[in-house]
Amino acid sequence: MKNPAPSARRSAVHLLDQVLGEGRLMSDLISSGALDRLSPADRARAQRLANDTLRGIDRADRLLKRHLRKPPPLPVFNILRLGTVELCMGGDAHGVVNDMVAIAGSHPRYNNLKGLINAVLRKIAADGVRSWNDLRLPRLRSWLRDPLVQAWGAQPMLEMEKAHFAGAPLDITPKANAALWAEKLNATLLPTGTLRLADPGQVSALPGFDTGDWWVQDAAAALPVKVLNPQPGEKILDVCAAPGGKTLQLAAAGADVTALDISARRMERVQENLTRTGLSATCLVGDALEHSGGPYDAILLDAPCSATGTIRRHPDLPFAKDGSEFGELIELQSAMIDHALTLLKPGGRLIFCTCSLLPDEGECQVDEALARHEGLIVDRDALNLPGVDPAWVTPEGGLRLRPDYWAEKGGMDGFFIASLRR
Ligand SMILES: C[S@@+](CC[C@H](N)C(=O)[O-])C[C@H]1O[C@@H](n2cnc3c(N)ncnc32)[C@H](O)[C@@H]1O
Repeated sequence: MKNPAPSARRSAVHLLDQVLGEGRLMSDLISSGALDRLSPADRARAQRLANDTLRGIDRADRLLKRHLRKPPPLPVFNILRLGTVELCMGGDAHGVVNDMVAIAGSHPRYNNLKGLINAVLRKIAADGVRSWNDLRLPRLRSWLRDPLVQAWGAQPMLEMEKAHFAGAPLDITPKANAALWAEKLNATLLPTGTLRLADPGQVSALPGFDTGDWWVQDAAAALPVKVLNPQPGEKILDVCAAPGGKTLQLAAAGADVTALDISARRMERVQENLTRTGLSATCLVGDALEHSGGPYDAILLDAPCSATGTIRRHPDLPFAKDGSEFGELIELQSAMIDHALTLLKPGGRLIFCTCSLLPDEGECQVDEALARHEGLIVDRDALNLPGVDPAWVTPEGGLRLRPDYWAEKGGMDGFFIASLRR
């Protein structure tokens, strides 16, 4: 059979099949070309549909259960889930149901289930939509929820789940002139200097993208470089640099930046971003544990981690992962801290950060590094920044950020940041 033409909905279902069926991460699927046959606008729509479905899957499954005697095969279930979420978020019933039936109809193994899809989605359109908002707030899977409840408590967990379900606005770091770009983009200027757009549309079509006047970066992700406080001419190593949001901040401050990452493919993204923004850094591909350059005035270690702080933006993560690789990541983070400390000038500063909600990848790493390295200190003053709430500073002297912080402003990614000096 000839392959059916790609569409945003069809591609979104295909993304769901691979995330939920094969444990693939959406970012990996997209960077290996999953949406390349779509126009930029459809690419953005497919991604949005898949993300909305993953955020609402808990509710969709509860609604669908009322109309299904047993769970259908995964590709059919995903068609129903996407259709349900679209209907319940205000999608046009006629268009959604017809498209979902057509997607099943072109599936070689499941085209005999077109009637089921038609009947179930019509019932959802008729009476499911009203109950959507009364359904329980979607919860994280227990492999991740349990340790987070243990770390932060049951009520904060619910607040974080509320933030995950709400998704994330578009945050932008301007190269300079934040107030001017806030006006041009009709954005809110957040207290920490990030610009926030609630409903941006296609990012590459916004003013200032082509001219490289700003880059996309969550408000929390912009803080590690502010904590580092780069000075013009300082020799700074950005040790896990790709895709480069923090490299751009360091370079924009006039520092002499070396950006290093183990992935050649991801390092290409750093180079592309530098070119687009007209900034410069020395780009190296290599293992952070083997780097022997320096000594450096400062090092930014944005270590590989569970990325559990980014679930607002990446709702696929709890479905694609199961936590089994976290132990290895935690060991790698400690080894990276130890090696980075050998590359610093005396009195130099090491900013350790992870986009994780797990204390093992944040607070505990700092405690353990202090125990391993005599003379190492935590610089609390570095956290004294505009817009940073002193209540976010931890007993260890790090900065703990969570998705439920700034809830009224649209939240922020989960992060842990600490400034270490020796
Ligand atoms: C959290 S991401 C960095 C995000 C980046 N700092 C930014 O702001 O755009 C972690 C990065 O660490 C890189 N990485 C993983 N293991 C590494 C290693 N042993 N040496 C250097 N980089 C590594 C990954 O390729 C990934 O790009």
